[in-house]
Amino acid sequence: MIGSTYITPSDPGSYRAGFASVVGRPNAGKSTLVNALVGTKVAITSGRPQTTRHTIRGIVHRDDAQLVLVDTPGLHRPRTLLGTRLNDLVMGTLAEVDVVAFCLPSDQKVGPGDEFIARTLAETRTPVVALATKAHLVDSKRLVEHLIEIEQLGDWVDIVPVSSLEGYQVDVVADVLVSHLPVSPPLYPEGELTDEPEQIMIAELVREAALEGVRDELPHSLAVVVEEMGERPGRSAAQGPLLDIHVTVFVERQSQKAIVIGARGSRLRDVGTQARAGIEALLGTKVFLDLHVKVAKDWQRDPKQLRRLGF
Ligand SMILES: Nc1nc2c(ncn2[C@@H]2O[C@H](COP(=O)(O)OP(=O)(O)OP(=O)(O)O)[C@@H](O)[C@H]2O)c(=O)[nH]1
Repeated sequence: MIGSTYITPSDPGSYRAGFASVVGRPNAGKSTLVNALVGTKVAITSGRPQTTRHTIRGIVHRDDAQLVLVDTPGLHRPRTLLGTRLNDLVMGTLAEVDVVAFCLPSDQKVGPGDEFIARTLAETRTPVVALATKAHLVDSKRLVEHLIEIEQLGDWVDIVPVSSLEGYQVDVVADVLVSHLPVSPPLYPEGELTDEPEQIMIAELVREAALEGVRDELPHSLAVVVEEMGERPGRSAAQGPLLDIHVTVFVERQSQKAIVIGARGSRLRDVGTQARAGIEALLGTKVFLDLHVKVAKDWQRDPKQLRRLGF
């Protein structure tokens, strides 16, 4: 965990703390928003749908509030078994949070996917703030149209246009979300960015590196498991500690294994180098990363494999 000091609220009577869940169809800009709010990279983002498979929390620390963000996988109509599990995860999350942020990308018309989510949200009592995300990608005429479409889609406590990448109105989104949190002392120590187990963060870093440049070939069929992790014994003080991490990258087909490994292992080496740099930055220690690629046929449809992969 990063940091360990609880802040003393300047005015304990008005300090707010609680949970917000970020939902929206795949590619709606959820992870990018979470990263912008937290100010550091905690969830993986990509131009391909459904890369966020785990519920990742980022924590926004302010003088007057603490906002714990739950980044959810793309909520969508279940197609595979994995989809069903993801939707259960989303519904469980929605019932537990204080406020929901519903992302609707401005560069796309409100469609059946958004309507499906809006119907789901209507079943919860949790207040929902609708966000017109990626506002900078469209002109003001289209943005107004989009805001009207959003207004007509459901019953929102607020509607806010935002551009997470361009830094437009990110603070307004934080203010609005905080206004729906209960008065409460801080829930987490200051400086703690995420309460995800380190292993999940490590798996995400490897997954992100493995997808780099080949997302089109491997959009959905990659899962990463940290098999074992431990400090290497017998290191001298001058050498400093070294963390051994053994990771398996699961793909669905032999052809995908070849893509991940590359010619004579060249791609896998690059994946290892990139992921290791991220992990060392995350943990602040030297890392030896041992990567293996295995084929787990059709893991997305197999309940036993899904459990093993942590779903
Ligand atoms: N220009 C611009 N692009 C954005 C903005 N927000 C998101 N994007 C881009 O939109 C794409 C999808 O964003 P993500 O944050 O990965 O979307 P997501 O909703 O988390 O996607 P899933 O994990 O697939 O559900 C990425 O290529 C982002 O860079 C924004 O505010 N401005």
